[in-house]
Amino acid sequence: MASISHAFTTTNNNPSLNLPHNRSSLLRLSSHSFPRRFFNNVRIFAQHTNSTSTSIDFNDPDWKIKFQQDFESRFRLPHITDIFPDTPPIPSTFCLKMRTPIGKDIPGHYSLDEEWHGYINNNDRVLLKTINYSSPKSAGAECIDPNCTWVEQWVHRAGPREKIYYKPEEVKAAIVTCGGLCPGLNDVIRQIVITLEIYGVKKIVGIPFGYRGFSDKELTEVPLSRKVVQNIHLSGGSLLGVSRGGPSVSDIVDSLEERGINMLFVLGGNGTHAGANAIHNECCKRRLKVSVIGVPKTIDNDILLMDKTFGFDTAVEEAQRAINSAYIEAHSAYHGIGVVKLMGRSSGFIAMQASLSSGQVDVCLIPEVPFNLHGPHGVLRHLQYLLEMKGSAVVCVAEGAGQNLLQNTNAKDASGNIVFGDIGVYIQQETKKYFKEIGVHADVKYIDPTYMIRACRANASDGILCTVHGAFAGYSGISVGLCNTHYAYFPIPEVILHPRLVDPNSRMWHRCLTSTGQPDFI
Ligand SMILES: Nc1ncnc2c1ncn2[C@@H]1O[C@H](COP(=O)(O)OP(=O)(O)O)[C@@H](O)[C@H]1O
Ligand SMILES: O=P(O)(O)OC[C@H]1O[C@](O)(COP(=O)(O)O)[C@@H](O)[C@@H]1O
Ligand SMILES: [Mg+2]
Repeated sequence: MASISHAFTTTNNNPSLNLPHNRSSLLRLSSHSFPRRFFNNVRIFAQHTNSTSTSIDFNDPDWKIKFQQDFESRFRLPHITDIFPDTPPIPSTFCLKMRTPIGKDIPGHYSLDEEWHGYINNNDRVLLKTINYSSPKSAGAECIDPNCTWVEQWVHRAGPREKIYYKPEEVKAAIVTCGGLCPGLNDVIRQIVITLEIYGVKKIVGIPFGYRGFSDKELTEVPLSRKVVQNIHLSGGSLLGVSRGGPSVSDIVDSLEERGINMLFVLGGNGTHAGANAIHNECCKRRLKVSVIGVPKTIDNDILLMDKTFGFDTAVEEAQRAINSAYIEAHSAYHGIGVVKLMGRSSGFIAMQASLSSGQVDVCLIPEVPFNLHGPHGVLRHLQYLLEMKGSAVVCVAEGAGQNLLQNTNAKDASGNIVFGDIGVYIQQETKKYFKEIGVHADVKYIDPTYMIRACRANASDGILCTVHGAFAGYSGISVGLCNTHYAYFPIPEVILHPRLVDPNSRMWHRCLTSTGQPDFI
Protein backbone atom coordinates (compact mmCIF):
# COMPACT_ATOMS: atom_id res chain seq x y z
CA MET A 1 0.00 0.00 0.00
CA ALA A 2 1.50 3.31 -1.07
CA SER A 3 1.95 5.79 1.68
CA ILE A 4 1.79 9.42 0.62
CA SER A 5 3.56 11.88 2.82
CA HIS A 6 1.47 14.98 3.06
CA ALA A 7 -0.02 17.67 4.95
CA PHE A 8 -1.07 18.44 8.35
CA THR A 9 -1.16 18.97 11.82
CA THR A 10 0.03 17.46 14.96
CA THR A 11 1.48 18.85 18.02
CA ASN A 12 1.36 17.56 21.46
CA ASN A 13 4.08 19.46 23.17
CA ASN A 14 2.02 20.38 26.17
CA PRO A 15 2.64 17.91 28.97
CA SER A 16 -0.68 18.71 30.58
CA LEU A 17 -2.48 17.32 27.54
CA ASN A 18 -1.22 13.92 28.52
CA LEU A 19 -2.62 14.07 32.00
CA PRO A 20 -5.68 11.96 32.79
CA HIS A 21 -8.95 13.84 32.58
CA ASN A 22 -12.47 13.05 33.55
CA ARG A 23 -14.34 14.82 30.79
CA SER A 24 -15.44 13.35 27.51
CA SER A 25 -13.88 14.52 24.27
CA LEU A 26 -15.90 15.30 21.19
CA LEU A 27 -18.62 12.73 21.46
CA ARG A 28 -19.41 12.28 17.81
CA LEU A 29 -15.97 10.74 17.33
CA SER A 30 -15.83 8.77 20.50
CA SER A 31 -17.13 5.50 19.09
CA HIS A 32 -13.84 4.95 17.27
CA SER A 33 -10.76 4.27 19.27
CA PHE A 34 -7.49 4.72 17.43
CA PRO A 35 -4.08 5.21 18.97
CA ARG A 36 -3.85 8.79 20.16
CA ARG A 37 -0.53 9.49 18.52
CA PHE A 38 -1.43 8.03 15.13
CA PHE A 39 -0.60 11.27 13.35
CA ASN A 40 2.63 12.09 15.01
CA ASN A 41 4.70 11.90 11.87
CA VAL A 42 2.55 13.64 9.31
CA ARG A 43 4.18 16.23 7.04
CA ILE A 44 2.86 19.54 5.78
CA PHE A 45 0.97 19.38 2.53
CA ALA A 46 -0.60 22.81 2.22
CA GLN A 47 0.87 26.11 3.22
CA HIS A 48 0.04 27.79 6.46
CA THR A 49 -1.44 24.87 8.27
CA ASN A 50 -0.52 24.66 11.89
CA SER A 51 1.45 21.54 11.27
CA THR A 52 4.42 19.58 12.33
CA SER A 53 6.04 16.71 10.51
CA THR A 54 4.12 13.46 10.30
CA SER A 55 3.11 10.92 7.69
CA ILE A 56 -0.25 9.49 6.82
CA ASP A 57 -1.48 6.74 4.60
CA PHE A 58 -4.32 8.19 2.55
CA ASN A 59 -5.15 4.72 1.29
CA ASP A 60 -6.34 3.89 4.77
CA PRO A 61 -10.15 4.21 4.53
CA ASP A 62 -10.21 5.53 8.09
CA TRP A 63 -7.59 8.26 7.69
CA LYS A 64 -10.17 11.04 7.94
CA ILE A 65 -11.63 9.77 11.20
CA LYS A 66 -8.16 9.26 12.59
CA PHE A 67 -7.22 12.77 11.58
CA GLN A 68 -10.29 14.20 13.28
CA GLN A 69 -9.65 12.21 16.43
CA ASP A 70 -6.12 13.43 16.53
CA PHE A 71 -7.30 16.99 15.92
CA GLU A 72 -9.82 16.69 18.76
CA SER A 73 -7.14 15.44 21.10
CA ARG A 74 -4.74 18.23 20.15
CA PHE A 75 -7.37 20.90 20.63
CA ARG A 76 -8.63 19.47 23.88
CA LEU A 77 -8.44 22.23 26.49
CA PRO A 78 -6.28 21.58 29.56
CA HIS A 79 -8.50 21.67 32.64
CA ILE A 80 -7.83 21.89 36.34
CA THR A 81 -9.56 18.55 36.84
CA ASP A 82 -6.63 17.01 34.92
CA ILE A 83 -4.68 17.55 38.10
CA PHE A 84 -7.43 17.84 40.68
CA PRO A 85 -10.04 15.32 39.48
CA ASP A 86 -12.09 15.79 42.63
CA THR A 87 -12.69 19.53 42.21
CA PRO A 88 -16.45 19.87 42.43
CA PRO A 89 -18.19 22.05 39.85
CA ILE A 90 -20.56 24.60 41.34
CA PRO A 91 -23.37 26.60 39.73
CA SER A 92 -22.08 29.69 37.95
CA THR A 93 -22.32 33.02 39.71
CA PHE A 94 -22.27 34.82 36.37
CA CYS A 95 -25.59 36.16 35.24
CA LEU A 96 -26.54 38.91 32.86
CA LYS A 97 -30.06 39.11 34.18
CA MET A 98 -29.30 41.28 37.16
CA ARG A 99 -31.53 43.09 39.56
CA THR A 100 -30.60 45.71 42.08
CA PRO A 101 -28.72 43.57 44.63
CA ILE A 102 -30.93 42.69 47.56
CA GLY A 103 -29.86 40.00 50.01
CA LYS A 104 -29.32 36.67 48.29
CA ASP A 105 -29.32 38.08 44.74
CA ILE A 106 -25.90 39.60 45.23
CA PRO A 107 -23.45 37.89 42.85
CA GLY A 108 -21.29 35.44 44.75
CA HIS A 109 -24.21 33.97 46.67
CA TYR A 110 -24.91 31.39 43.94
CA SER A 111 -28.63 31.73 44.33
CA LEU A 112 -30.01 32.92 41.06
CA ASP A 113 -33.66 32.08 41.24
CA GLU A 114 -34.39 32.74 37.56
CA GLU A 115 -33.66 30.16 34.91
CA TRP A 116 -30.78 31.36 32.78
CA HIS A 117 -30.24 30.11 29.23
CA GLY A 118 -27.25 32.17 28.24
CA TYR A 119 -24.61 29.53 28.93
CA ILE A 120 -22.33 27.72 26.53
CA ASN A 121 -22.42 23.95 26.60
CA ASN A 122 -18.98 22.34 26.99
CA ASN A 123 -19.58 20.34 23.82
CA ASP A 124 -20.41 23.41 21.69
CA ARG A 125 -17.91 23.77 18.86
CA VAL A 126 -16.93 26.36 16.26
CA LEU A 127 -15.93 25.31 12.75
CA LEU A 128 -12.28 26.22 12.21
CA LYS A 129 -12.12 26.14 8.40
CA THR A 130 -15.07 27.28 6.36
CA ILE A 131 -13.97 26.87 2.74
CA ASN A 132 -14.35 23.55 0.98
CA TYR A 133 -11.51 23.78 -1.58
CA SER A 134 -12.18 21.55 -4.54
CA SER A 135 -8.61 21.71 -5.79
CA PRO A 136 -5.20 22.28 -4.20
CA LYS A 137 -4.75 24.90 -6.91
CA SER A 138 -7.59 27.09 -5.59
CA ALA A 139 -6.34 30.41 -4.25
CA GLY A 140 -5.36 30.01 -0.62
CA ALA A 141 -6.14 26.28 -0.58
CA GLU A 142 -5.30 24.56 2.68
CA CYS A 143 -5.53 20.85 2.01
CA ILE A 144 -4.92 17.81 4.13
CA ASP A 145 -4.72 15.23 1.36
CA PRO A 146 -3.86 15.57 -2.35
CA ASN A 147 -7.56 15.63 -3.27
CA CYS A 148 -8.33 18.41 -0.84
CA THR A 149 -10.92 16.25 0.88
CA TRP A 150 -13.30 18.18 3.10
CA VAL A 151 -12.50 17.44 6.74
CA GLU A 152 -14.42 19.23 9.44
CA GLN A 153 -12.23 20.66 12.19
CA TRP A 154 -13.98 21.88 15.29
CA VAL A 155 -12.64 24.04 18.09
CA HIS A 156 -14.15 24.81 21.48
CA ARG A 157 -16.69 27.61 21.72
CA ALA A 158 -15.87 30.32 24.26
CA GLY A 159 -18.29 31.83 26.75
CA PRO A 160 -19.86 31.41 30.20
CA ARG A 161 -20.50 27.87 31.44
CA GLU A 162 -23.30 26.77 33.73
CA LYS A 163 -20.84 25.15 36.13
CA ILE A 164 -17.70 26.81 37.41
CA TYR A 165 -14.63 25.46 39.23
CA TYR A 166 -13.66 28.42 41.40
CA LYS A 167 -15.57 30.02 44.26
CA PRO A 168 -15.35 33.77 43.57
CA GLU A 169 -14.47 34.56 47.18
CA GLU A 170 -11.45 32.23 46.90
CA VAL A 171 -10.15 33.85 43.73
CA LYS A 172 -7.26 36.25 43.51
CA ALA A 173 -7.04 37.31 39.89
CA ALA A 174 -4.09 39.08 38.28
CA ILE A 175 -3.73 40.80 34.92
CA VAL A 176 -0.41 41.42 33.20
CA THR A 177 0.34 43.10 29.85
CA CYS A 178 3.58 42.07 28.11
CA GLY A 179 5.56 42.77 24.94
CA GLY A 180 5.00 45.94 22.90
CA LEU A 181 2.01 48.27 23.12
CA CYS A 182 -1.13 47.62 21.13
CA PRO A 183 -4.37 49.61 20.81
CA GLY A 184 -7.06 48.12 23.02
CA LEU A 185 -5.00 46.89 25.98
CA ASN A 186 -6.93 49.10 28.37
CA ASP A 187 -10.25 47.98 26.91
CA VAL A 188 -9.34 44.36 27.63
CA ILE A 189 -8.08 45.12 31.17
CA ARG A 190 -11.35 46.96 31.82
CA GLN A 191 -13.49 44.16 30.44
CA ILE A 192 -11.68 41.48 32.46
CA VAL A 193 -12.06 43.45 35.70
CA ILE A 194 -15.74 44.16 35.11
CA THR A 195 -16.49 40.53 34.23
CA LEU A 196 -14.58 39.25 37.27
CA GLU A 197 -16.67 41.54 39.46
CA ILE A 198 -19.87 40.23 37.91
CA TYR A 199 -18.77 36.74 38.99
CA GLY A 200 -18.26 38.16 42.48
CA VAL A 201 -14.45 38.34 42.61
CA LYS A 202 -13.17 40.93 45.05
CA LYS A 203 -9.41 40.44 44.84
CA ILE A 204 -8.19 41.70 41.45
CA VAL A 205 -4.72 43.10 40.86
CA GLY A 206 -2.60 44.33 37.99
CA ILE A 207 1.05 43.29 37.69
CA PRO A 208 3.04 46.35 36.57
CA PHE A 209 5.32 46.36 33.51
CA GLY A 210 4.80 42.88 32.15
CA TYR A 211 6.48 39.76 33.55
CA ARG A 212 9.12 42.05 35.08
CA GLY A 213 6.51 43.09 37.67
CA PHE A 214 6.63 39.60 39.17
CA SER A 215 10.27 39.91 40.19
CA ASP A 216 11.10 43.59 40.57
CA LYS A 217 10.66 44.39 44.26
CA GLU A 218 10.26 48.11 43.50
CA LEU A 219 7.09 47.38 41.54
CA THR A 220 3.98 46.78 43.58
CA GLU A 221 0.77 45.21 42.35
CA VAL A 222 -2.06 47.59 41.43
CA PRO A 223 -5.47 46.94 43.02
CA LEU A 224 -8.13 46.92 40.31
CA SER A 225 -11.87 47.43 40.49
CA ARG A 226 -14.65 48.69 38.24
CA LYS A 227 -14.09 52.12 39.74
CA VAL A 228 -10.39 52.11 38.81
CA VAL A 229 -10.89 50.85 35.25
CA GLN A 230 -14.13 52.61 34.37
CA ASN A 231 -12.61 55.11 31.95
CA ILE A 232 -9.23 53.63 31.07
CA HIS A 233 -10.35 52.59 27.59
CA LEU A 234 -10.49 56.26 26.68
CA SER A 235 -6.71 56.36 26.46
CA GLY A 236 -4.17 54.28 24.56
CA GLY A 237 -1.28 52.31 26.06
CA SER A 238 -1.64 50.06 29.06
CA LEU A 239 -2.70 51.20 32.53
CA LEU A 240 -0.29 48.59 33.85
CA GLY A 241 2.68 49.30 31.57
CA VAL A 242 4.47 46.75 29.39
CA SER A 243 7.96 45.32 29.07
CA ARG A 244 10.06 42.79 27.20
CA GLY A 245 12.33 40.25 28.90
CA GLY A 246 11.97 39.62 32.63
CA PRO A 247 12.23 36.84 35.22
CA SER A 248 12.37 33.09 34.67
CA VAL A 249 9.18 31.06 34.57
CA SER A 250 10.11 29.46 37.86
CA ASP A 251 10.48 32.89 39.51
CA ILE A 252 7.12 33.97 38.09
CA VAL A 253 5.42 30.89 39.54
CA ASP A 254 7.17 31.44 42.90
CA SER A 255 5.71 34.92 42.84
CA LEU A 256 2.21 33.61 41.99
CA GLU A 257 2.44 31.28 44.98
CA GLU A 258 3.66 34.03 47.33
CA ARG A 259 0.90 36.38 46.22
CA GLY A 260 -1.80 33.68 46.31
CA ILE A 261 -2.82 34.34 42.70
CA ASN A 262 -4.98 31.56 41.23
CA MET A 263 -6.22 33.24 38.03
CA LEU A 264 -3.74 34.88 35.70
CA PHE A 265 -4.77 36.79 32.59
CA VAL A 266 -1.81 37.39 30.32
CA LEU A 267 -2.17 39.91 27.52
CA GLY A 268 0.49 39.65 24.85
CA GLY A 269 1.75 38.24 21.58
CA ASN A 270 3.46 34.97 20.71
CA GLY A 271 6.36 35.51 23.15
CA THR A 272 3.97 36.29 25.99
CA HIS A 273 1.90 33.22 25.13
CA ALA A 274 4.99 31.00 25.15
CA GLY A 275 5.59 32.40 28.64
CA ALA A 276 1.95 31.85 29.67
CA ASN A 277 2.09 28.24 28.52
CA ALA A 278 5.32 27.67 30.40
CA ILE A 279 3.74 29.19 33.53
CA HIS A 280 0.72 26.90 33.10
CA ASN A 281 3.00 23.86 32.76
CA GLU A 282 5.03 24.86 35.80
CA CYS A 283 1.81 25.28 37.83
CA CYS A 284 0.72 21.78 36.72
CA LYS A 285 4.12 20.42 37.75
CA ARG A 286 3.85 22.02 41.19
CA ARG A 287 0.22 20.91 41.46
CA LEU A 288 -1.08 24.44 41.88
CA LYS A 289 -4.74 25.15 41.18
CA VAL A 290 -4.14 28.12 38.89
CA SER A 291 -5.86 29.06 35.62
CA VAL A 292 -3.56 30.82 33.16
CA ILE A 293 -5.40 32.42 30.24
CA GLY A 294 -3.73 34.16 27.32
CA VAL A 295 -5.34 37.06 25.49
CA PRO A 296 -3.69 37.58 22.10
CA LYS A 297 -2.49 41.14 21.74
CA THR A 298 -0.49 42.14 18.72
CA ILE A 299 -0.97 44.70 16.01
CA ASP A 300 1.03 42.39 13.74
CA ASN A 301 -1.92 39.94 13.71
CA ASP A 302 0.58 37.08 13.71
CA ILE A 303 -1.28 34.65 15.98
CA LEU A 304 -2.45 31.45 14.27
CA LEU A 305 -6.03 30.31 13.73
CA MET A 306 -7.74 33.57 14.69
CA ASP A 307 -9.61 35.89 12.33
CA LYS A 308 -7.64 38.77 13.77
CA THR A 309 -6.26 40.00 17.06
CA PHE A 310 -7.53 43.08 18.86
CA GLY A 311 -5.76 46.30 17.97
CA PHE A 312 -5.23 45.20 14.38
CA ASP A 313 -8.22 47.08 12.97
CA THR A 314 -7.13 50.25 14.75
CA ALA A 315 -3.58 49.82 13.48
CA VAL A 316 -4.85 49.49 9.91
CA GLU A 317 -7.03 52.56 10.27
CA GLU A 318 -4.16 54.63 11.68
CA ALA A 319 -1.77 53.29 9.05
CA GLN A 320 -4.11 54.59 6.38
CA ARG A 321 -3.71 58.10 7.77
CA ALA A 322 0.05 57.82 7.30
CA ILE A 323 -0.42 56.42 3.79
CA ASN A 324 -2.76 59.29 2.99
CA SER A 325 -0.14 61.81 4.14
CA ALA A 326 2.50 60.08 2.02
CA TYR A 327 0.12 60.16 -0.92
CA ILE A 328 -0.62 63.88 -0.52
CA GLU A 329 3.08 64.70 -0.16
CA ALA A 330 3.98 62.60 -3.19
CA HIS A 331 1.08 63.82 -5.28
CA SER A 332 1.76 67.47 -4.49
CA ALA A 333 5.46 67.32 -5.34
CA TYR A 334 7.04 67.19 -8.77
CA HIS A 335 8.01 63.53 -9.19
CA GLY A 336 7.11 62.84 -5.59
CA ILE A 337 7.69 59.43 -3.99
CA GLY A 338 6.22 58.70 -0.56
CA VAL A 339 7.60 55.79 1.46
CA VAL A 340 5.72 54.56 4.54
CA LYS A 341 7.07 51.91 6.90
CA LEU A 342 4.56 49.98 8.99
CA MET A 343 5.02 47.39 11.72
CA GLY A 344 5.10 43.69 11.03
CA ARG A 345 8.07 41.73 12.27
CA SER A 346 7.41 38.55 10.31
CA SER A 347 3.94 39.16 8.94
CA GLY A 348 2.79 41.82 6.52
CA PHE A 349 -0.87 41.96 7.55
CA ILE A 350 -0.93 45.67 8.49
CA ALA A 351 0.93 46.72 5.33
CA MET A 352 -1.26 44.54 3.12
CA GLN A 353 -4.57 45.54 4.67
CA ALA A 354 -3.73 49.26 4.87
CA SER A 355 -2.44 49.30 1.28
CA LEU A 356 -5.54 47.56 0.08
CA SER A 357 -8.04 49.67 1.97
CA SER A 358 -6.34 53.02 1.30
CA GLY A 359 -6.30 52.52 -2.46
CA GLN A 360 -3.38 54.97 -2.56
CA VAL A 361 -0.44 52.56 -2.58
CA ASP A 362 1.47 51.61 -5.74
CA VAL A 363 3.95 49.21 -4.19
CA CYS A 364 3.33 47.07 -1.10
CA LEU A 365 6.28 45.12 0.26
CA ILE A 366 5.85 42.45 2.92
CA PRO A 367 8.18 39.90 4.58
CA GLU A 368 6.38 36.94 3.00
CA VAL A 369 7.04 38.04 -0.59
CA PRO A 370 10.68 38.43 -1.68
CA PHE A 371 11.62 41.35 -3.90
CA ASN A 372 14.60 43.00 -5.57
CA LEU A 373 15.16 46.71 -5.21
CA HIS A 374 17.64 46.97 -8.07
CA GLY A 375 17.71 45.38 -11.52
CA PRO A 376 15.34 45.38 -14.49
CA HIS A 377 12.45 43.89 -12.45
CA GLY A 378 13.27 45.68 -9.23
CA VAL A 379 11.18 48.15 -7.25
CA LEU A 380 13.31 51.15 -8.30
CA ARG A 381 12.82 50.52 -12.02
CA HIS A 382 9.08 50.28 -11.37
CA LEU A 383 9.11 53.58 -9.47
CA GLN A 384 10.79 55.17 -12.47
CA TYR A 385 7.98 53.81 -14.65
CA LEU A 386 5.35 55.16 -12.22
CA LEU A 387 6.93 58.64 -12.26
CA GLU A 388 6.85 58.57 -16.04
CA MET A 389 3.25 57.35 -16.21
CA LYS A 390 1.54 59.17 -13.36
CA GLY A 391 4.05 61.59 -11.90
CA SER A 392 4.15 60.22 -8.35
CA ALA A 393 4.21 56.97 -6.36
CA VAL A 394 3.59 55.61 -2.87
CA VAL A 395 5.47 52.66 -1.36
CA CYS A 396 4.24 50.87 1.76
CA VAL A 397 6.75 48.54 3.37
CA ALA A 398 6.44 46.26 6.41
CA GLU A 399 9.37 46.46 8.82
CA GLY A 400 10.29 42.79 8.36
CA ALA A 401 10.31 42.97 4.56
CA GLY A 402 13.53 42.75 2.51
CA GLN A 403 15.75 41.97 5.49
CA ASN A 404 17.99 39.96 3.13
CA LEU A 405 18.94 43.29 1.52
CA LEU A 406 20.22 44.75 4.77
CA GLN A 407 23.18 44.04 6.92
CA ASN A 408 22.37 41.72 9.81
CA THR A 409 22.33 43.77 13.03
CA ASN A 410 23.10 40.66 15.11
CA ALA A 411 21.13 42.33 17.88
CA LYS A 412 18.28 40.92 19.94
CA ASP A 413 15.84 42.69 22.24
CA ALA A 414 15.31 41.71 25.88
CA SER A 415 12.78 39.05 24.83
CA GLY A 416 15.14 37.49 22.32
CA ASN A 417 13.45 38.94 19.22
CA ILE A 418 15.85 39.85 16.39
CA VAL A 419 16.28 43.61 15.99
CA PHE A 420 15.84 44.40 12.31
CA GLY A 421 17.70 46.87 10.13
CA ASP A 422 15.52 49.78 8.99
CA ILE A 423 14.14 48.78 5.61
CA GLY A 424 12.22 52.08 5.29
CA VAL A 425 15.36 54.21 5.60
CA TYR A 426 17.20 51.87 3.23
CA ILE A 427 14.51 52.17 0.54
CA GLN A 428 14.47 55.95 0.96
CA GLN A 429 18.26 56.18 0.55
CA GLU A 430 18.46 53.75 -2.36
CA THR A 431 15.60 55.52 -4.16
CA LYS A 432 17.32 58.89 -3.84
CA LYS A 433 20.60 57.38 -5.04
CA TYR A 434 18.96 55.60 -7.98
CA PHE A 435 17.18 58.67 -9.37
CA LYS A 436 20.29 60.80 -8.89
CA GLU A 437 22.32 58.27 -10.83
CA ILE A 438 19.90 58.14 -13.76
CA GLY A 439 19.55 61.93 -13.69
CA VAL A 440 15.81 61.98 -13.05
CA HIS A 441 14.39 64.37 -10.45
CA ALA A 442 12.65 62.61 -7.56
CA ASP A 443 11.35 64.11 -4.33
CA VAL A 444 11.41 61.30 -1.78
CA LYS A 445 9.54 61.67 1.53
CA TYR A 446 9.78 59.00 4.23
CA ILE A 447 7.16 58.50 6.96
CA ASP A 448 7.63 56.10 9.90
CA PRO A 449 4.40 56.23 11.95
CA THR A 450 4.96 52.94 13.79
CA TYR A 451 4.93 54.07 17.44
CA MET A 452 2.12 56.55 16.76
CA ILE A 453 0.03 53.69 15.45
CA ARG A 454 0.38 51.32 18.35
CA ALA A 455 0.03 54.01 21.04
CA CYS A 456 -3.44 55.12 20.01
CA ARG A 457 -6.66 54.06 21.66
CA ALA A 458 -8.69 51.32 20.02
CA ASN A 459 -11.44 52.17 17.59
CA ALA A 460 -14.96 50.87 18.00
CA SER A 461 -14.57 47.89 15.68
CA ASP A 462 -11.81 46.28 17.71
CA GLY A 463 -13.87 43.81 19.69
CA ILE A 464 -13.09 42.99 23.27
CA LEU A 465 -12.08 39.44 23.98
CA CYS A 466 -13.71 38.14 27.08
CA THR A 467 -11.52 35.63 28.82
CA VAL A 468 -12.82 35.40 32.34
CA HIS A 469 -15.39 32.70 31.51
CA GLY A 470 -12.57 30.35 30.41
CA ALA A 471 -10.84 30.68 33.77
CA PHE A 472 -14.03 30.11 35.79
CA ALA A 473 -14.83 27.11 33.59
CA GLY A 474 -11.59 25.62 34.95
CA TYR A 475 -9.48 25.81 31.79
CA SER A 476 -5.82 26.77 31.87
CA GLY A 477 -3.07 27.12 29.27
CA ILE A 478 -5.58 28.41 26.76
CA SER A 479 -5.99 31.46 24.56
CA VAL A 480 -9.15 33.17 23.35
CA GLY A 481 -9.73 34.38 19.83
CA LEU A 482 -12.20 35.15 17.12
CA CYS A 483 -12.75 32.20 14.80
CA ASN A 484 -15.04 32.79 11.83
CA THR A 485 -16.72 35.60 13.81
CA HIS A 486 -17.28 33.42 16.91
CA TYR A 487 -15.09 33.41 19.99
CA ALA A 488 -13.25 30.16 20.62
CA TYR A 489 -10.76 28.71 23.10
CA PHE A 490 -7.50 27.20 21.82
CA PRO A 491 -4.72 25.35 23.65
CA ILE A 492 -1.84 27.86 23.63
CA PRO A 493 0.70 25.65 21.78
CA GLU A 494 -1.62 25.48 18.77
CA VAL A 495 -1.70 29.25 18.25
CA ILE A 496 2.03 29.87 18.59
CA LEU A 497 3.53 27.01 16.58
CA HIS A 498 4.93 29.73 14.32
CA PRO A 499 3.93 33.30 13.46
CA ARG A 500 0.87 33.55 11.30
CA LEU A 501 1.90 34.76 7.84
CA VAL A 502 0.22 36.35 4.85
CA ASP A 503 -0.31 33.62 2.26
CA PRO A 504 0.99 35.01 -1.04
CA ASN A 505 -1.52 32.72 -2.75
CA SER A 506 -4.48 34.07 -0.76
CA ARG A 507 -7.29 36.14 -2.18
CA MET A 508 -6.41 38.94 0.23
CA TRP A 509 -2.87 39.29 -1.17
CA HIS A 510 -4.21 38.92 -4.70
CA ARG A 511 -6.70 41.73 -4.00
CA CYS A 512 -3.86 43.86 -2.67
CA LEU A 513 -1.90 43.24 -5.90
CA THR A 514 -4.95 44.17 -7.96
CA SER A 515 -5.31 47.37 -5.97
CA THR A 516 -1.65 48.43 -6.26
CA GLY A 517 -1.15 47.11 -9.78
CA GLN A 518 2.41 46.17 -8.87
CA PRO A 519 4.36 43.55 -10.84
CA ASP A 520 6.58 40.79 -9.47
CA PHE A 521 9.83 42.32 -8.24
CA ILE A 522 11.95 39.20 -8.77
N1 LIG B 1 9.70 31.20 24.84
C1 LIG B 1 9.39 31.98 25.87
N2 LIG B 1 9.21 31.44 27.10
C2 LIG B 1 8.89 32.20 28.16
N3 LIG B 1 8.73 33.54 28.11
C3 LIG B 1 8.90 34.14 26.92
C4 LIG B 1 9.24 33.40 25.74
N4 LIG B 1 9.34 34.28 24.72
C5 LIG B 1 9.09 35.50 25.23
N5 LIG B 1 8.83 35.42 26.54
C6 LIG B 1 8.50 36.54 27.42
O1 LIG B 1 7.25 37.11 26.99
C7 LIG B 1 7.28 38.52 27.11
C8 LIG B 1 6.84 39.17 25.84
O2 LIG B 1 7.55 38.65 24.70
P1 LIG B 1 7.82 39.53 23.41
O3 LIG B 1 8.34 38.64 22.36
O4 LIG B 1 8.62 40.72 23.75
O5 LIG B 1 6.39 40.13 23.02
P2 LIG B 1 5.08 39.47 22.44
O6 LIG B 1 4.46 38.67 23.48
O7 LIG B 1 4.27 40.62 22.06
O8 LIG B 1 5.52 38.63 21.26
C9 LIG B 1 8.68 38.91 27.53
O9 LIG B 1 8.64 39.26 28.90
C10 LIG B 1 9.51 37.67 27.28
O10 LIG B 1 10.55 37.53 28.22
O1 LIG C 1 10.40 48.73 19.50
P1 LIG C 1 9.74 47.63 20.25
O2 LIG C 1 9.01 48.08 21.44
O3 LIG C 1 10.67 46.52 20.57
O4 LIG C 1 8.62 47.04 19.32
C1 LIG C 1 8.79 46.71 17.98
C2 LIG C 1 7.90 45.54 17.63
O5 LIG C 1 6.63 45.68 18.17
C3 LIG C 1 5.66 45.16 17.24
O6 LIG C 1 4.86 46.19 16.81
C4 LIG C 1 4.76 44.17 17.90
O7 LIG C 1 5.53 43.16 18.41
P2 LIG C 1 4.99 42.31 19.65
O8 LIG C 1 3.70 41.71 19.18
O9 LIG C 1 6.07 41.31 19.87
O10 LIG C 1 4.77 43.23 20.79
C5 LIG C 1 6.48 44.58 16.09
O11 LIG C 1 5.86 44.77 14.86
C6 LIG C 1 7.75 45.36 16.19
O12 LIG C 1 8.82 44.68 15.64
MG1 LIG D 1 6.04 38.79 19.25
